[in-house]
Amino acid sequence: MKHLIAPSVLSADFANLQRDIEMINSSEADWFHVDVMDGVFVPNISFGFPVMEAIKKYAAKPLDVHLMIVNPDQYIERFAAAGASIITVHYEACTHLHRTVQAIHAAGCKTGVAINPHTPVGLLKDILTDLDLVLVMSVNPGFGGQKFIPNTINKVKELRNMASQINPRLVIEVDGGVGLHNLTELVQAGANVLVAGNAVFADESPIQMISALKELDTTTVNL
Ligand SMILES: O=C(CO)[C@H](O)[C@H](O)COP(=O)(O)O
Repeated sequence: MKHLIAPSVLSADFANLQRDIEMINSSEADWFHVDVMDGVFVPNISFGFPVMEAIKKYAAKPLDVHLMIVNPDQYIERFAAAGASIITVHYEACTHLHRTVQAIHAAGCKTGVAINPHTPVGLLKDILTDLDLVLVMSVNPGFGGQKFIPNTINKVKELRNMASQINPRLVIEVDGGVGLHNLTELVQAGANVLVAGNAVFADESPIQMISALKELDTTTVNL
């Protein structure tokens, strides 16, 4: 499977949100990555339902919703109704993760679990068959434009290995500090979806940057 690119709306120009959404619609990007932050689970507040509904109104591609919030169970049905295709909750924010994942599934969305940089991949072993996607955070969640944590590569390899035994169709997404400099290594390690915020929106030509990220040759050459 060719890797997918999910530009992070967090880095868009909120005063020109419709323009930026239409830019992504017209690009080679695959999904919209929608970061919801509550100021409790992470030290930042992004946006909630009204903005999410506004994104949905113009977005012509799936909404990949990343909930960086405590008590996500309370809001799953509302995020599904607001147009989420994929709902990802944090391992660290869920006391009864299996129940939360079942609720996402029951709401008609693909199920995702995110792990922070300090959380070992092995903790997901017993939930892996219930998941469509694991999001490996490659920065500490809360802000765009941070530096990629290199140990993420080892975590993606370990997760891909574990998934090959338990859930070979698992989608692995990497989020934080992703760009042209590390995308190939991440895909070769086993990642399928790459979130890119700053790399896309801080570029002078976001559409061309998305094409460049999409078209990178990630095949391994065996000499
Ligand atoms: O989840 C996030 C922050 O918590 C963002 O999606 C992530 O940081 C992407 O932004 P960038 O590519 O600029 O690092």
